[in-house]
Amino acid sequence: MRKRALISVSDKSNIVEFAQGLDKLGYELISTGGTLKKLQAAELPAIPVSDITQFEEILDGRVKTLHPNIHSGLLARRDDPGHQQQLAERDIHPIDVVVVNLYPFKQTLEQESVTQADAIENIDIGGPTMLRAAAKNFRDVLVIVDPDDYQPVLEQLAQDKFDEKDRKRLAAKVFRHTANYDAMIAGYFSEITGEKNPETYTITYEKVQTLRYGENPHQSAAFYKEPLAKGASIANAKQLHGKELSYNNIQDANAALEMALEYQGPAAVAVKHMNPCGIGIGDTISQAFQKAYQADPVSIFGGIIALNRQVDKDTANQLKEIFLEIVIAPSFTEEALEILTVKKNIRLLEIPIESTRGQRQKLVSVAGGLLVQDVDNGKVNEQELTIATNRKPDEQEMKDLLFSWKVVKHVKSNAIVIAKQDQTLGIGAGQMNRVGAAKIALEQAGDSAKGAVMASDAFFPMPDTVEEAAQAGITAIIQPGGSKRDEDSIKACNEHGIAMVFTGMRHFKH
Ligand SMILES: NC(=O)c1ncn([C@@H]2O[C@H](COP(=O)(O)O)[C@@H](O)[C@H]2O)c1NC=O
Repeated sequence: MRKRALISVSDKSNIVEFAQGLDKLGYELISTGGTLKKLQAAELPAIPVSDITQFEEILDGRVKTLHPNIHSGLLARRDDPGHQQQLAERDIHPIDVVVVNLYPFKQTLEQESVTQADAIENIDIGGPTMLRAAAKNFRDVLVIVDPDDYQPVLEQLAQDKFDEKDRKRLAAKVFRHTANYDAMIAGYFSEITGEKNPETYTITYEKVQTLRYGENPHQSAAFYKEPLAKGASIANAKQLHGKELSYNNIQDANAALEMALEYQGPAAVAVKHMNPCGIGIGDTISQAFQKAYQADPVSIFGGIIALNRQVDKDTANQLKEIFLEIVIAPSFTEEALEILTVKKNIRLLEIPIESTRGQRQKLVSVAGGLLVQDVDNGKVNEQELTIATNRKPDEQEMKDLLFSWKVVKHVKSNAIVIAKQDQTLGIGAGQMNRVGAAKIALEQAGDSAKGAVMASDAFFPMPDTVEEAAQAGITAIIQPGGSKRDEDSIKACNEHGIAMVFTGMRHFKH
């Protein structure tokens, strides 16, 4: 009996060459509508699937290969006499090779004005059914879903070199492929129905690159992206210059990007180890960067910079003076690129920072599990603040308080930020007690803490932080409020003439 190959592909690139190879190796070719036409046009002796099913394609292609004559040929075990006898009784031939790729569901969703009808019509049913059947029966059926495998598969077939491991590898690829396909469909439907935190969390990611290593050189790592990632996202970055991003670069760049997305006016963010080390806002991007730099000229060394405006010549000239790992911006002028690309090691990333953030949920893995939460999109405006003290913040203090609140949201808890006139002066990050974070931030700010404001990501459990702030000359504080002992902190502020406002919203970042 001649060996059979069933070919049914949506992406028809290189299929003729592959089919020619199979034909040369003696396979009988069976195919569906469009694929058949393409093979026959190349004068290949392919036969329609309907010759096997004795049933023509119906329902606009919704039913073509969904037939027992196909699926028995795919699922029958060659080493099972019962299976073989049942095939023989029904004159069904086994199928040895299956080449299928699926309707372009993802590409359909990527289209600007996709309708629901279009999306649904692009859910492939017959293709995954064949792929799964063939992959289940991998010992007897070779299954190919990726056009990149055509050439190597032909070479191996020609040399008769397929062992069980190779067959399993192709089957594993198929199950990953159909799982990825179904996860995208599940995501689409969950979005339509607006269901949150469903009973199973079926997500899928596609590889961007294998990374040289993870957080440390002995850890292997890779970067994956959401198949439909849109908007401001490190996964959508266009790298204009510099060597490949590392694992830590990607984490830091993501943190810097998230911070830069907070500001409407020109803003510059400098990040080290996922915490901001300096943030500045100004009338121009060059002025904003100057402030971010001056905020902490030591820590910025080797840092990641995110700018929410085009990098111009002035800013590029400042950037080039320091050793930086990455500069992220929505765009770079030609002059800026000329200045910065002289530096071999700097990585320049173009990301549409002016668009909306490319993430709605944050996922964190724990051993044996996954935590899922909404991204912290919490914002407060002046009207939503409660003034807790006798003294109200004046106009400049209020501006500084709102600025520092946007910063502290992105600092690892326990977090304290000291700021004045559109610039951070001291940042205390990731401390095990709040007053410790305050001491670090105030020490960094030094004398410039006089007349500055303080932001705290969570409430003060006791008045010790207020006492530290008062000693350093802080004149206004922003914090969520809500502690049982708020009164103690309010009293301390009143004694020192500090204005304190409550946001009613906490910004823990663990
Ligand atoms: N319904 C079926 O029986 C069926 N069988 C195969 N397909 C798909 O039809 C496509 C190929 O169609 P054509 O050869 O007509 O261009 C492939 O993507 C294949 O996965 C089907 N279509 C969708 O479900």
